[in-house]
This record gives sequence, structure tokens and C-alpha cells, in this order.
Amino acid sequence: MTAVLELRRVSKTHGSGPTAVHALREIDLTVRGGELVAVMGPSGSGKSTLLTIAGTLEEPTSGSVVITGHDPADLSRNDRARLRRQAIGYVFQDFNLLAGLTAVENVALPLELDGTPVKAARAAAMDVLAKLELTDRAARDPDELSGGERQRVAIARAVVGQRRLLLADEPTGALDSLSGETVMRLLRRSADDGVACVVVTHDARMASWADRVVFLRDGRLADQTVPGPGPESLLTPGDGR
Ligand SMILES: Nc1ncnc2c1ncn2[C@@H]1O[C@H](COP(=O)(O)OP(=O)(O)OP(=O)(O)O)[C@@H](O)[C@H]1O
Repeated sequence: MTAVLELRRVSKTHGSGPTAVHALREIDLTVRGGELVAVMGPSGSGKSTLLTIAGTLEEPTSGSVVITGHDPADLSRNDRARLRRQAIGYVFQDFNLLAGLTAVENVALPLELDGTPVKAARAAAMDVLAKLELTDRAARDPDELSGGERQRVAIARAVVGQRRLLLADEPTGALDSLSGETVMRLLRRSADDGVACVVVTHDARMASWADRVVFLRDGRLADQTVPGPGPESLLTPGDGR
């Protein structure tokens, strides 16, 4: 499969001088369609920064980002916004579902914003919700759903349409382990359908769903492993193996 996301020597520095924070240092990372990559590392190691830069929500201080062959820095504001809407799906820990819109309206929204007629957008949204076994929750408002259901709706919204890249920041963090497994299974299924998925997680069990785990330490890519048969293989990265 071709590369969907390429980070080339990406660095991000906040501020300057002695108080500068080097959130990322010369990160090289390529994620292909069909691949699920987990990003792990201690608090403050740069995981969220990596995700927001990969999602074009923030610009690197140096280095380049290529998404489906485009460097967002070379695109006009409008084209960058289109790339963001059409090619990239985001799942955040706090879901970000809009209150006052039903589940299906939330999922259809990105398509409608992009000009898909309402009826077609709702039909596509219902298809995705059905895949996530949420058909009977489609007409509910977010506050009438459980945490796990809300997270599945957020994933449905992230994958609706022809997204090539799915970025998830601690998508299982607020969930019990059963709901967390469901979310990881969905991300796995998206990857198996050809989407490039990057998921930040603290949880080695969740990372064991990935094809590859990258470890960040102090903004550097410290290690990469392929999950073994059990999650315990991820618990001691970089231990001299
Ligand atoms: N806007 C900002 N201004 C200054 N420093 C920032 C800013 N955003 C992030 N940082 C710093 O950059 C570093 C990396 O932050 P980031 O949020 O990417 O870490 P993380 O690995 O996601 O952490 P956590 O696991 O706690 O969410 C941290 O030291 C953080 O304090």
C-alpha cells in the first residue's frame, strides 16, 4: 500500500531561548494505507503534538508533512481545509460530538459541510452506524448515549466518506476495558479496509492491536516494535533487546 502519511525530520519547538520546549525532534514516520500504528510514550513526550501535526492542525517548526502526496504547507488555506475534511478523520478523547444534533446528524455533518446532499449524507452515516451496531441509537442525542456509544459515534464520524487517514488521541482512555477493546477493534477494521490509522494510547493492551508501535521519549522517536503475541511484549520498550 502507498504511504498516506509521511513525517520527514519533523520538529516542533514552542517558544524560544532558554525556555523553549522541544515537543518533537526530527521525527521520521511513514504510515501506509492498511496500517494501524500505535504511539506510546510518557506524559509530555510529544504524542499529541505528533498527532496534531499529522492532522495539519498545527505546523511543524521544521521538517515536512506529506499526506496523500500533498504537503499541506504548499496548499492554499481552502485546499488545506478540504484535505482536512475529506482525507482525515479525527477521534479525540472527549468525543467532541455536538449536543442538539442526533447521532446520525453528527456523523453526517462532515459530508454535509462538504456539499453532499443531506439525504445521501444521512444514508452514508446510517451505513457507518450500522457497521458499528448503532442503528438503534441513530436518532438519539449524544447525552442519551453511554460513553462507549458516544465514542463509537465519534469513530463513525471520523471514518464516514472516503477518509484515508484516521488519527485518534487516547480514544479508549475514558472507557472501560470492554468498550476500549470495541474501539480498538473498529480502528483495526478501518485499517483492514485500507485506512492509515495512528492511535495514541497509554495502554499496552490497546497497542497490541497495532501493526507497529512507536515510542516517543522527550520528543524523539525512541523505539519501534511489532507487537508480539501478548501485550506484555510492549511493557518494556527499549530494554536492550
Ligand atoms: N502550546 C504549547 N506551548 C508550550 N509548550 C507546549 C505547548 N503544547 C505542548 N507543549 C509541550 O510540548 C511537550 C509535548 O506535549 P504533548 O501534549 O505533545 O505531550 P503528550 O505526550 O501528548 O503528553 P500527555 O501524554 O500528557 O498527553 C510537553 O512538554 C508540553 O508541555
